[in-house]
Parts: sequence; structure tokens; C-alpha cells
Amino acid sequence: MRIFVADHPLVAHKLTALRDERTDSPTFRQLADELVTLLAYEATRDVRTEPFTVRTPVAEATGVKLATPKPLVVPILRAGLGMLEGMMRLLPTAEVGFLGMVRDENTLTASTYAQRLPDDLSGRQCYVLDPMLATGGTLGAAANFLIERGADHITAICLLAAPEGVARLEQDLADTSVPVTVVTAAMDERLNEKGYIVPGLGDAGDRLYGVVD
Ligand SMILES: O=P(O)(O)OC[C@H]1O[C@H](OP(=O)(O)OP(=O)(O)O)[C@H](O)[C@@H]1O
Ligand SMILES: O=c1cc[nH]c(=O)[nH]1
Ligand SMILES: [Mg+2]
Repeated sequence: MRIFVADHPLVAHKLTALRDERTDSPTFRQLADELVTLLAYEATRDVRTEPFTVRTPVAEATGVKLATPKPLVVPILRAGLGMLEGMMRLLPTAEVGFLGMVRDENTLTASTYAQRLPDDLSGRQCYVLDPMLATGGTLGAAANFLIERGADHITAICLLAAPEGVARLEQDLADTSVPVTVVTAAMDERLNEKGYIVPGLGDAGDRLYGVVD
């Protein structure tokens, strides 16, 4: 597994504002959207392309276009939905599949409550959107689910990651030969006793969409 921590002043600036507890929900959604687009630029460095030739008004130019099958973007509901538009801005022709997952606040175990994905992901590059890599349970389960369906290349975009989550993900993916990369805006210090990232930004889903319970 590969971890890429984006090192860019604009990423750091937007992330700081996102962390700020005074940031309201509309601003949080806007910042998350902008941050994802910056991260998506890094995350799509190895998106598959094929040669494509066009004619300019002057001459022929050899270039590339996105290869088929098109990449699949998979936001993990709920909070990953807040990252979708920012990702699709860079990959407008990608297809989108959905995974609904929730972490039990007491056991910190992730479970899947909804999925709408192609059955066969053979040969697909998948871009998973999940703002928080905390214990790693959610992302590990999501990645293994996609691999079972045939995905052969997975890149996860996370706004924040914790070292404990990265270690768990390494373990959960130990048996796969599918390349998995995590692109994140920052590697934070640790998890607290409730499984929240420290310093983190709080509950990403609640800050995007409000508290449910
Ligand atoms: O790494 P983990 O310990 O598994 O935690 C990370 C998950 O927790 C949050 O989702 P949550 O369960 O709060 O659902 P929500 O997006 O609906 O708020 C977050 O959006 C991640 O999906
Ligand atoms: O810090 C955290 C950990 C898990 N989920 C969140 O939304 N925030
Ligand atoms: Mg939540």
C-alpha cells in the first residue's frame, strides 16, 4: 500500500479552515469540495489513458484520452458524498458507484447498509472517497469489497488519516496483490479513546450534513 500526503500550501490552508470548529456547514462543504479537487489532481496521476490523435487548426497532434473502461468513483456514504462533486470536476466522464457504510460508535466496527455498484469491476480503476481514515475499518472493508468484484487498482482519497488506520489497512490488505494508494491532505497524530482522529476535524458526516441520531 502506498500513502501520499499532499504537501501544498493551498491544501494546508484549506485543511486548517476545515478543522476550525467555528467553520459552519455551508463553508465546510465548500472547503471539502475545493480540497478534494486539489487531492484529486494527485490521486489521478496514474489514471489510465490511451493514445489519441486530434487535428488542431494547424496540424495533427498526438495526445491521450481516458482509457476504457472508464474509472469508477465510489463515495462512501454519508460523508464521502461531500467529496463527489470535487472529484467529478476532474473526472467528469467517470462512472459513480455508491457504498453506504456506518461505524458503530461503541464497537467502532464498520457495517455496510447500502451498495449500488457494477457487479463486475474487472479491469476497473476505482477511486474511493472517504474523508476520514480513522481505525481503517471502513476503508479496509470497502477496498476488499471492490477487490472481490474484480477491481484491479484502487486509490482512496481521504481528507485526513491516522497512523492507526494506515496500519490496520496494511493488515486488511495484506493478502491482495491489487495496488492500493491512499492520498490524504494530512497524517494526523493519533486516535482518541472514541476512535476520533486527533486533532482531526470532528465528525465529518455531521459537519457536512448535520447530526443524526
Ligand atoms: O476508519 P473508521 O474508524 O472506520 O472511520 C471512518 C468512517 O467514519 C465516518 O463515517 P460514519 O460511520 O460516521 O458515517 P457517516 O459518514 O454517515 O457520518 C467517516 O466518514 C468514515 O467513513
Ligand atoms: O475523527 C473521525 C473519525 C471517524 N469519523 C469521523 O467523521 N471523524
Ligand atoms: Mg459520521
